[in-house]
This record gives sequence, C-alpha cells and structure tokens, in this order.
Amino acid sequence: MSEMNLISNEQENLNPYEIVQTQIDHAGELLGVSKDVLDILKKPKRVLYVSFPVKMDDGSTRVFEGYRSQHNDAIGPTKGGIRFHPEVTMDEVKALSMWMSFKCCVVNVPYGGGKGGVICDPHEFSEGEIERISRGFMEAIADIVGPERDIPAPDVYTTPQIMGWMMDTFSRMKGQFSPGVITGKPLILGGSKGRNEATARGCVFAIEEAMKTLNKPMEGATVAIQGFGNAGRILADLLAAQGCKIVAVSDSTCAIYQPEGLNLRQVEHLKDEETASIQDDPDSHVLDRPEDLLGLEVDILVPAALENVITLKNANNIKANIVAEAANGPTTPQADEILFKKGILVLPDILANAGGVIVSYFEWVQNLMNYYWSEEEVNGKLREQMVRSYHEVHTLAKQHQTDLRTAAYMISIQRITAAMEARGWV
Ligand SMILES: NC(=O)C1=CN([C@@H]2O[C@H](COP(=O)(O)OP(=O)(O)OC[C@H]3O[C@@H](n4cnc5c(N)ncnc54)[C@H](O)[C@@H]3O)[C@@H](O)[C@H]2O)C=CC1
Ligand SMILES: O=C(O)CCC(=O)C(=O)O
Repeated sequence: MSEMNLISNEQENLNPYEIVQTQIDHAGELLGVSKDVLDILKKPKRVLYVSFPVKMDDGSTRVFEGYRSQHNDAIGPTKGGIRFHPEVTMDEVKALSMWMSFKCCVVNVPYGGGKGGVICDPHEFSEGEIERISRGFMEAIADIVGPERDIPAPDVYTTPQIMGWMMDTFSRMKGQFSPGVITGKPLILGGSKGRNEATARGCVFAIEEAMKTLNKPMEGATVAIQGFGNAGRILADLLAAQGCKIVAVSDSTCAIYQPEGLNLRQVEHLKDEETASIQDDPDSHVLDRPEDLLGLEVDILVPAALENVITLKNANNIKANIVAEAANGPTTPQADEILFKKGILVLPDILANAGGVIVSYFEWVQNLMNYYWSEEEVNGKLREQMVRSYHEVHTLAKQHQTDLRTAAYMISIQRITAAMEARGWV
C-alpha cells in the first residue's frame, strides 16, 4: 500500500472506471504481471448502449437509456447485476462490470464480470411502468445475454420480480423456458433458496472471520450501516442475530442513531410503511448530516449503498475497527491508503459482498440441472466459499504486508491471467 503514494492536495478522482484501473495497476505492479495483461484487464471487452421507448400510464411514450458492460470472459460467461438509478453512467457500469470479474475470481466462481444499468428512478413509476421498463431493457440487451453468454441479476433498486419479468421476456423472445439467463428470480421461477439474503449473509461470514482475526467477539460489537435495502437491511438483521448492536442505519433520506441499539423491528416497520420513514423512529435521533454515520465510534462500519462514500475528505474521521464493504466501490484509493495507515481492516467489496454472486452461481447451476437444493445446503456452501476466500486473501495480505483489497486483486489477476494464457490471449 505504501508504494501507492496517492495522497496529494489535488482534487480526488471519483470516476469509478479510473478508480478500478488504479486498483488494477497497483496490484498488477506488485505481482509483476505484464503490461499486455494489464491493458486487457483495464478495459471491458464490450459495452452496449441502448435506448428504448416505454409507454407510460398517462399514454405518453418515454425513452429510457441504459448500458450493459461485459468486462472479461476468459474464465466463463459474464455475470452481474442490473441497476435502476438516476445517476447511472457508462463509466459507472464499466467499473461495476470490472469489479464483478475480480469478485468472481477471488471467490472462485467460474464467471467473468458484467453489469447493467438503466438511467431512471423507479420510485417515480407505477408497478406497470417498472414492468415495461424492465421488459424493454431486457429486449434491448437480449442479443448479448444468455445462460452461456452473460447472466444478469439484481442490484440497486431492482428486485426478484424485475428479474422474473426479464426472464419471461427473454424466454418469450427465444421461444424456450430460459431460467438460466438471469438470477435472483422469484423461487417459483427457479430462484435459489437463500439468494435474497446471500449478499448480506456472505458479508456476515467475512465479518465473523475478520473479528476472529482481531480477537474481538461478535457479541456486543457495535455496528453502523449506510443503506437499508437488500444488502444493508438483511445485514442488520443477521448481525443482530449474532449479538451485535446495530446503533445506526441510513437510507437515501436520512441517518438515525441510537447508541444503546436500534429497535430494528420498529425501524423496519417504518421503512415498509408508505406514509412513514425511518426518521419517524421515536427511539433514535436523526443525525444532522447522513454522512456523519460514517464517522461514528463503532466496531464495524458497513457501507451498503453506493460508490465513493469514504473519500479523502472523510477517511481520517473513520473510527471503526472494520469497514465491511457490502456496497461496490464505497472507498476511494486515497481513502484506502489512509484507512490502511490507521490500522483499519477493510473487507473489500470484491470479497465482502461476493455472497450475492456466489449464490447466483448456485442458482444458475440449479437452473441448468433443473434440480434444487435446500436452504441449508446453499448456506453451507456459501459459508465454505466465503471463509476459504477470506483466509486466502488474508494470508496473502500478511505475506505482502498489504491491505486485503490489494491481496484480493492479486489473487484475481493471477487467476484471470492464467485463463487468458491458457486461451492464448497473452
Ligand atoms: N443486491 C445484491 O445482490 C448485491 C448488491 N451489492 C451492492 O450493495 C449495494 C446496495 O445494493 P442493494 O442493497 O442491492 O440495493 P437496494 O436497492 O436493495 O438498496 C439500496 C439502499 O441504499 C439506500 N441509499 C441510496 N442512496 C443512498 C445514500 N446516498 N445514502 C444512504 N443510503 C442510500 C436506499 O435507500 C436503499 O435503502 C450496492 O452497491 C450494490 O451494488 C453487492 C453485491 C450484491
Ligand atoms: O448475483 C449476481 O450475479 C451479481 C450481483 C452483483 O451485481 C454484485 O455482486 O455486485
């Protein structure tokens, strides 16, 4: 990490595509891999831009834009979620697809990385409009996805129901039932038991191992979580079940804090109410600025929302012992360097949130076999894969006296390089 020497007074670069390129260069340099290899890894193989018309409820037609990026398919078909968010950009989707490649490799899932995004805020639309946007996007990308080509999944503001509509659209277009084209589906359409909780559950397994590394008990550990959706909310429940005290959570509207521990049932109930919000929780107080959650004195900090939240500006304020990145790309390279110097153990996104794609892989395998596993079997295999990967990364980081992110990239780059060599690409 010390070689990075990235801290400067210049304004920080927050472009996620350039950030992932910096991360690749840094790990590649430590590994001594050739420039040819790095040149391949630093660009996605294919990025599709699409625009598609959608009939709105008021009879008007609106044109939506989106992207699907496929980074590297040396090891297998590309894989990764689809995000519906007003701030989606092509560079963001490219970066997310690249993080997917390294994520799949570090946990030994035989996929390359892909990612998609539609520029929209689903909160503005009716259910029928969201269905038509989902079907329209799948129709627009159908030529480049498929069970053996590229397999989407849920991400920010997309749901199992959306995966179901997309699967249906693809199956109708191809004239055959194709559950393996997408994962994170409703169970009745070939979804896997445990997929909905998998990102959070995998992150808990990584946190447990990290706490053992630090000789700290889970019981009583304090936790702050930014983001209260699929990843953050389920993490709160699972960590509370391990005896952790969830003292703060936030969503896109505000952050709430209760040093004695939040009443999670109450907060969840408010989150589910159409007419209420977590800020109505009578037993906690709303932080002046939502980002103040990041600087709370807690054992475990979990960014579980969007990119670039721990930056040069606030990294020095982070007081947690562990930062567990349930979100993709929450920490910038410059912030990473500061956290490393402060002795904070960062569980990097490509490891910490890999539970989602691990169980997506299990879902795809079950779809291809048309034979389905119990939840215990899924969770047991997930635990095995997360624990083994954590220790591989941690051991390498110790050997190289570097941070876990760099070690995770080193493992992934070695594996992708071996596949590219075996295929004769380099
Ligand atoms: N869903 C999955 O299987 C996986 C998700 N991830 C990552 O986890 C992160 C969260 O995704 P999901 O939980 O799936 O999305 P989600 O749509 O279920 O939830 C997103 C949550 O973030 C909150 N949020 C949005 N903007 C925010 C802000 N500025 N500050 C605080 N909270 C904010 C929303 O209110 C919502 O509670 C993303 O980075 C995603 O890429 C990573 C691996 C797998
Ligand atoms: O489940 C998957 O295939 C990918 C989930 C995802 O988008 C991610 O890990 O960031």
